[in-house]
Amino acid sequence: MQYSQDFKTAAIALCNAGKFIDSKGWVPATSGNFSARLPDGTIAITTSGKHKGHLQVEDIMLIDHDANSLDGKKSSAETGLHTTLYKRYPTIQAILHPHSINAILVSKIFGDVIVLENYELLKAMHSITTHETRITVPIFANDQDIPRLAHVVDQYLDTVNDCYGYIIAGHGLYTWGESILEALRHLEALDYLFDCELRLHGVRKP
Ligand SMILES: CSCCC(=O)C(=O)COP(=O)(O)O
Ligand SMILES: [Zn+2]
Repeated sequence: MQYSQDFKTAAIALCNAGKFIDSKGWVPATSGNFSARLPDGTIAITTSGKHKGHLQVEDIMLIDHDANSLDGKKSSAETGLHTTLYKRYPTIQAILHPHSINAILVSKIFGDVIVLENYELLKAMHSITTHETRITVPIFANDQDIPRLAHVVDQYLDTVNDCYGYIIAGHGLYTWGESILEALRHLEALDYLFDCELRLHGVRKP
């Protein structure tokens, strides 16, 4: 398979994102998956079962927008969650899925959503310009049936305007952005804000 320069650039950026995310402890064992949409609409995505902190360019593969492998490699078990988001949001170019402890804890103590409001760091989210903002991060039940889970997420997203990420209960966070860097910014900000809420609710020492 002859990969394009766009693919190679995205693959290196995803490997570097993995190193950073792993340095935060957000992708233990072989958890998590990452992707980036290329200018031609194909998607660079992590192959299944690799440690996402130790990714090599060979661990990134190419799929089409319907999740078909274009290079014979086996994509993430959760590829359908990525392709569903790319179809919904034409402007997003990257999706990150870590298994961060704070996302897991949030799903254990909050109900169907966690609401984040009046935090300066909300301005790290795309197009938010003031702390006087309220964002809702939905929490979905985990499901081993990824097409069914993707459908549940998609139905929810039909009902809201702005969404920056969602939590799968006991599993992890999905967040996205208009670039890998923006998705990383969203991930770091959401994790920080989850941490604030967990401390407020006595889960962590302030
Ligand atoms: C060992 S974690 C279980 C699978 C998972 O939730 C995940 O994020 C990693 O799966 P992948 O197929 O993308 O490696
Ligand atoms: Zn996962």
